[in-house]
Amino acid sequence: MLSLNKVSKRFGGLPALDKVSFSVKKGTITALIGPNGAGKSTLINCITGVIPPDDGEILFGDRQKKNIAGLEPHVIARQGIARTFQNLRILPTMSVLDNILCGLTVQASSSFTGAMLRLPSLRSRERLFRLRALEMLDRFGLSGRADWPISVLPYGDRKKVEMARAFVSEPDLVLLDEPVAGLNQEETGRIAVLLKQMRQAGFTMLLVEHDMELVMRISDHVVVLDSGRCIARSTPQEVRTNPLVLEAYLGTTGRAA
Ligand SMILES: Nc1ncnc2c1ncn2[C@@H]1O[C@H](COP(=O)(O)OP(=O)(O)OP(=O)(O)O)[C@@H](O)[C@H]1O
Repeated sequence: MLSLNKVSKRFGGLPALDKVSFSVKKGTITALIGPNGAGKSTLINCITGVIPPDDGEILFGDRQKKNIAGLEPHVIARQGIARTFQNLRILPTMSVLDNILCGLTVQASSSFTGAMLRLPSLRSRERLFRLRALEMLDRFGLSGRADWPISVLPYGDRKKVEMARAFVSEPDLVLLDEPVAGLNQEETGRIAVLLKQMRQAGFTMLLVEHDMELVMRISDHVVVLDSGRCIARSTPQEVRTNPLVLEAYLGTTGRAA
């Protein structure tokens, strides 16, 4: 679904990403981990078009892959990549349902919404958009709160609204930026179950996360960045015992143990 080929980015001459290559397979959860400053946010920003990479290819697509490196964020979003943000970007004065409906209009040319937009009448389009948004709220356990303004929701529910908004247009790839940051163990457990359900439903996800328990619990593959370099791409089990990864996180392998 997504293949990065030697993606590089420098800031003021210093490499933030140094020839990063890895792939994300359709229908899987890939976690992108690494210590602070490793380059995770820079990489997500390159994939979503917030900043252009200096070099390398970002190939995206199901059957036919296209190099999206350097395209504008709205163009990349329309190719079928949705994202959530570390600092929530939902609209606090609007209702839960209206926030989800935003996800359908922003991603207007993903395959699902593209089909919807071809419907002949505006009313049938609106009805189906609403139905789709309510279905997604139901999946996220928020259907009873559809009309609530965001401002009265607890933080955990706000995170879920942002996730539901990313998934509602059925994008080909969802990038989740620290989905459980700030949540307690119980809320984190609920998000883990939800994300596994979304994978079961066929979604492909790339997850940036510091919570190792969540990463180990739900990921199919783990990609590890350290100082802008990709030092491991493997299963959660293998990454856990990889000496290079232990060294990146703990200092030096033997001495840190
Ligand atoms: N806009 C920028 N200008 C200059 N340097 C930057 C910029 N953005 C990131 N960097 C530098 O690039 C490197 C990678 O930063 P990045 O934020 O991508 O790491 P990260 O893995 O997301 O870290 P964290 O886990 O703390 O969010 C760091 O050295 C950072 O200081």
